[in-house]
Amino acid sequence: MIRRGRTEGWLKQPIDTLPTWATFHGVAFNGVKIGPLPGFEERGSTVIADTDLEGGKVEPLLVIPKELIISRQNIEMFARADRHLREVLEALGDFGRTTRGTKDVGVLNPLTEYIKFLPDELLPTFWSEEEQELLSGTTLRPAVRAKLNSLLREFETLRTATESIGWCARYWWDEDTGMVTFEDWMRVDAMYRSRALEFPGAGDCMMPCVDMANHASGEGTAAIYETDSDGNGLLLLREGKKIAAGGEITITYGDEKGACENIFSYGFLEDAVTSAKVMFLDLDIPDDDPLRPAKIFVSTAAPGFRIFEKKDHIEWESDFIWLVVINEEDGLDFRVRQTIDGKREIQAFWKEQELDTVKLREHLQEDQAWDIYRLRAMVLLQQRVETQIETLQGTQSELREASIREGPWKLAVQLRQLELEMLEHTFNTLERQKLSLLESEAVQRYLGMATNEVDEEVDFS
Ligand SMILES: C[S@@+](CC[C@H](N)C(=O)[O-])C[C@H]1O[C@@H](n2cnc3c(N)ncnc32)[C@H](O)[C@@H]1O
Repeated sequence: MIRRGRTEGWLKQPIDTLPTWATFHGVAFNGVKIGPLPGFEERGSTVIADTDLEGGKVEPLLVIPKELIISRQNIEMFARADRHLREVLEALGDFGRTTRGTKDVGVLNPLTEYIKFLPDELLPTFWSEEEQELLSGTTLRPAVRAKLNSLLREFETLRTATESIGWCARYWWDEDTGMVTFEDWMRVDAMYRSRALEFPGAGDCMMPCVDMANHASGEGTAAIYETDSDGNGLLLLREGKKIAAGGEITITYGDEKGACENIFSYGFLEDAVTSAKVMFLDLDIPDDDPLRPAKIFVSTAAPGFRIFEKKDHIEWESDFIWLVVINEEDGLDFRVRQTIDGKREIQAFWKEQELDTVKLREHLQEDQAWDIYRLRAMVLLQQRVETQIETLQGTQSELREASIREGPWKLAVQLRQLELEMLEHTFNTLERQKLSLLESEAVQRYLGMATNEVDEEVDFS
């Protein structure tokens, strides 16, 4: 439907007509305009200073009436006056009670007009199979796959929940008269993902006009966004920040976000980016671990680990890995028990005490073998990092095929390089930490005991 609307023109408006929409709906512009920045047109529209501005000496640059903000609260309010929206929300149950779940429900209000100004972002969910292949070995590849799967599931939820509502069946799902397709769901997801901002007190929101601001990190960020005491949205120039007429008013989409997340959610990397910053790598429990099925059953943590930069060094964190590195000899046990309603459940025990796996790290930290568990974790992480390096190196394409667009190609090349550098850095960091742990008394004692008893090299994995 969206593609058709764009092609036929009924779901498209040129950005230079945005001021008319904005004035009509009470948006205040103070010293700024919206449009493409000369020389940077490929970044779409942005907020531009119309006159010389200095933070602290100017009014809020944009004031957005609270009724125009797409927040969970406002959607519930719209639904009170809109039977169709209410029917859909009720049919969707919990899913309809999120900002995300209700974003594409069409009701005639100012926002159905605003959507016409939004560009179609080339996020990786829209890259071709061949373009997505370029991401092999990067952390973005599984993220995009998982996203496409969850979008499919969401779309099915939306369809099954609403196909018995007469007007939905007719206008959305009917083979002849229905217009909604999975591609539409992908497109609204991309709009939401690339434009939603988190507002203190209001949660994730889409805020018309403020969402036209492009991103710049660090000192480059020109403005901040917030809500006033009445709930209206504000774009404010940072205190002391000077922007000359014609200059860009940027905000930050989150300086802490890594390269993978930036491409995933916004489809670009800042020119000055020099590091992948944050990476999440999956981790499996080895097949030869006899407790593997029980561990998978009880674990509530994401199966992997995060590596991230902190100042000039690399750190890692994982709630999952601790369950992977301990076994029965250490004191881990599982028992099956029956619940009140007759169901069977597996309960984990650590040294005879019931174990809440979320707290496992705390228990291990108090254990005299803590250094040994840490060493095992590091060995495992290092192996996983090494495999990732090999996959990245083994899947590098040298030449851009004609069918691959320049944007995805450039981003994939950049991401591969940044992630490779970060992985190599991580590998070396883990090597140093491993060597220093080997010196620890607990490890020395364990190694001594192990070599005496079994007279063979200890396998920490
Ligand atoms: C919240 S929207 C900003 C407004 C958008 N440019 C438009 O035309 O509607 C976010 C999108 O703007 C673009 N963008 C924002 N900051 C950028 C930057 N520093 N470099 C390149 N593209 C940027 C990306 O396409 C991103 O997905």
